Amino acid sequence: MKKFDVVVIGAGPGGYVAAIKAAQLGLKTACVEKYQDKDGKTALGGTCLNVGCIPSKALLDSSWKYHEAETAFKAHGIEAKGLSIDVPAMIARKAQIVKNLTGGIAGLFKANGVTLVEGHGKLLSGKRVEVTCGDSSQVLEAENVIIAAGSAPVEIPPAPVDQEVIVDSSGALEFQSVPKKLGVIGAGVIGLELGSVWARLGAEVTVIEALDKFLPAADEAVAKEAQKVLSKQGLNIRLGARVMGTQVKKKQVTVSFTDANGEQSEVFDKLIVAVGRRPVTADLLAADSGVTLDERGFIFVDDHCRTSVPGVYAIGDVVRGAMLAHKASEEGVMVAERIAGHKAQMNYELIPSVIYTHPEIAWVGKSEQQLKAEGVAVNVGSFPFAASGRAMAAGESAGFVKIIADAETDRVLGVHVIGPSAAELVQQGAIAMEFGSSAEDLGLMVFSHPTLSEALHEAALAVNGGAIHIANRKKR
Ligand SMILES: NC(=O)c1ccc[n+]([C@@H]2O[C@H](COP(=O)([O-])OP(=O)(O)OC[C@H]3O[C@@H](n4cnc5c(N)ncnc54)[C@H](O)[C@@H]3O)[C@@H](O)[C@H]2O)c1
Repeated sequence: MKKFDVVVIGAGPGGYVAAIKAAQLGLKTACVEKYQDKDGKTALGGTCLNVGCIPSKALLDSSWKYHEAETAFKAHGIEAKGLSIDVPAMIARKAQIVKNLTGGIAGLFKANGVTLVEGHGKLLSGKRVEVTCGDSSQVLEAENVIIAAGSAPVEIPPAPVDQEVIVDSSGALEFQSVPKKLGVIGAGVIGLELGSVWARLGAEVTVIEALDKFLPAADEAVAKEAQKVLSKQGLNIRLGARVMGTQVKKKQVTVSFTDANGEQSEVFDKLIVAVGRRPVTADLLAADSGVTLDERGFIFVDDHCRTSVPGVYAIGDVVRGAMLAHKASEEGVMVAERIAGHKAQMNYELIPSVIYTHPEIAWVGKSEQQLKAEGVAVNVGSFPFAASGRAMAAGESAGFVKIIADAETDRVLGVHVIGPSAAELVQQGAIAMEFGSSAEDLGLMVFSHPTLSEALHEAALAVNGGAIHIANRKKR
């Protein structure tokens, strides 16, 4: 039996990062992965690299370039005649990026001395991991096991995925032509990102969302602006809509749903089901493994990602918390460090959220509504990109930066951005918050001119009524 200090199950952004970190800390480490690409080769990187974050961003960027050429170049005095879209070329470019990155992880494993074990990993009792690959199987013995098995799309009975007409998030990255009419079930992160890709390429997109409220996790001001901007871009967002059933006929699908207007039905060429993800725990834990699940089917862990079995940890989408690659990676680092005897911790309060629509939507910390509900008195400063010279020059003046600070201490409690490069701007807020910055601290810093970041500076100044380039609502 092969023996390791650490065996990681899963090579997604949680697992591969944990494995690399553990190896760097001098631990003899193996990482088990079963995912195979279309050529039948083991591909590392999990959902994020193969069918999630990276391929979707490749298509978001390609579709944005087309959209800009079609709609925005003219304003810059550039004429683009005879524009056309080659969807298979876009998809092939995306596939190449995925291949480069997944291959890159295999290289990092080699460089760091991580042993890759190909096959399906299952936790047995006594910190042993059974790995099955085709007809053969072997058992690895480990001092520590890190489970990073990830998540899979939730399926709903009224819309069974066939990956032809009704697809999940993976299938939606493989269309070979632009659907004329595209339906999306779920106005969450995936629904909005993938809906945006195909809308920009010319699809007529309808998003069917069960909740009455748009983006309930976002700050209300941001959600309101997002709904306005995305609707203006052509996304037909139907809130409070319940999907009753679907019927596939001749490569089209009729979706019946009920909303405030009663029963409705619409015909689409493709339908994306994006109603959330669930932890992957099937055939992962032997009956006597000792690891328990919580009431929602996630592996039960504490704040240090320890399961109910000493020496067995679980991280990422398979445990509680946001299903985000960066959360999984940081949990992986924390666990590897704790195994190596360090006192690592993770700050779950400061995990940034990003939705890669255009404009991007991003936030870190709490929303104004959350803070109000908690009874925290706050001061709020906002700065619109319409007043930013750099945003105007780029033709990207939709949206704003909103900073929320504790009214008593001035400490920054939330940074919310909808606008150009929101994901990057929010990271500045996250850094400030991690260091316990006040709005005044941010206001005292020198920001380069002209940059989009100045909007963050001005929003921080606005918290205490000191913005320069907009009229301040409050007196000092
Ligand atoms: N940019 C990113 O960080 C990113 C990108 C993609 C996915 N993800 C993560 O992946 C996970 C899955 O994403 P997602 O968009 O599928 O989930 P989500 O939870 O973000 O959104 C799902 C939406 O579907 C709605 N819904 C559920 N059942 C429905 C039904 N029967 N009919 C109509 N609407 C219904 C929900 O109310 C919700 O608004 C999320 O946790 C997300 O954070 C993150």
